[in-house]
Amino acid sequence: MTYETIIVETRGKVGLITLNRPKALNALNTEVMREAVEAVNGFGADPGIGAIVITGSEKAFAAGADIKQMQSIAFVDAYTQDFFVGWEELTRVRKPIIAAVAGYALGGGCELAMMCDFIIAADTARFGQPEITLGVMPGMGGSQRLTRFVGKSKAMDMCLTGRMMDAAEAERCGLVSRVVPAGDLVEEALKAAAKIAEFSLPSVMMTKEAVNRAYETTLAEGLRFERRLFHSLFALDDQKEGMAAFAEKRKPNFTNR
Ligand SMILES: CC(C)=CC(=O)SCCNC(=O)CCNC(=O)[C@H](O)C(C)(C)COP(=O)(O)OP(=O)(O)OC[C@H]1O[C@@H](n2cnc3c(N)ncnc32)[C@H](O)[C@@H]1OP(=O)(O)O
Repeated sequence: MTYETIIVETRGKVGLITLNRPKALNALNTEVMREAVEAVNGFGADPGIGAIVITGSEKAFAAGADIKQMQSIAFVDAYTQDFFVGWEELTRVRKPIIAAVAGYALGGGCELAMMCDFIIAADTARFGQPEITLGVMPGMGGSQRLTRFVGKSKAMDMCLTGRMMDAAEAERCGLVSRVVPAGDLVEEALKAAAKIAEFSLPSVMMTKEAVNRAYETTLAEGLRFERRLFHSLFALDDQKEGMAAFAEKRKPNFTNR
């Protein structure tokens, strides 16, 4: 498969997608959306892949939705075509996706990173929701996901002032899981993804599903949901193998069954 706006590679059991519109700071146009969704779905369906990393360039993960493409869109088209809805497909992929963010992650770029399961940031990363400066507002999930990540006060601050936060602030407020030196970013993200990909795929997928459920339901329902998934893992060979390997002091050989 050849792509115009992204580079798609595999590294062992990890699928790596690199946004590749350097001249436009990886601005997210409809082509990037179509290709990224196709690539992520491809990795989602590939039994040889256990986790996915999405990254950008040193200067920009993505500087937002493509303003030049968006500027002439009419309300009726935005509304009837449900502009941006296509990105939601990413969140339906059941394997873990890590965003590896260096440089700018603004507007749709920040929102794309937040659609992933967690964010590893370079010390150069800068996050922001500057849509307000363009006379609009977040439209790819920023007002909802950022609020869940960082709480109301900081989300209001970011969305209403359009200011950027650096990597240290993003780590402090829980937007990113860790910050690494810029030169190590992709290797660190690939290492994390490779670790996940070594585990039993069904237990990885159920873990992702359970954590995500915490955002959508009550604590009591979420706890019940977690326990049922946990019980179901005892039906797998991998549970027997994982626990036997611990008792026998050896590495487990998971078969994803
Ligand atoms: C509306 C919704 C729902 C979502 C959105 O995401 S709106 C977009 C939000 N993002 C922004 O507002 C950021 C826009 N970009 C910038 O403010 C700056 O580019 C910067 C601060 C990120 C970097 O500034 P710098 O001076 O280093 O670089 P530029 O010369 O400004 O940019 C280089 C090159 O990239 C083009 N570019 C940058 N961002 C976008 C974008 N979001 N859409 C389209 N094109 C973008 C920029 O125009 C320039 O290209 P040209 O040299 O051809 O003009």
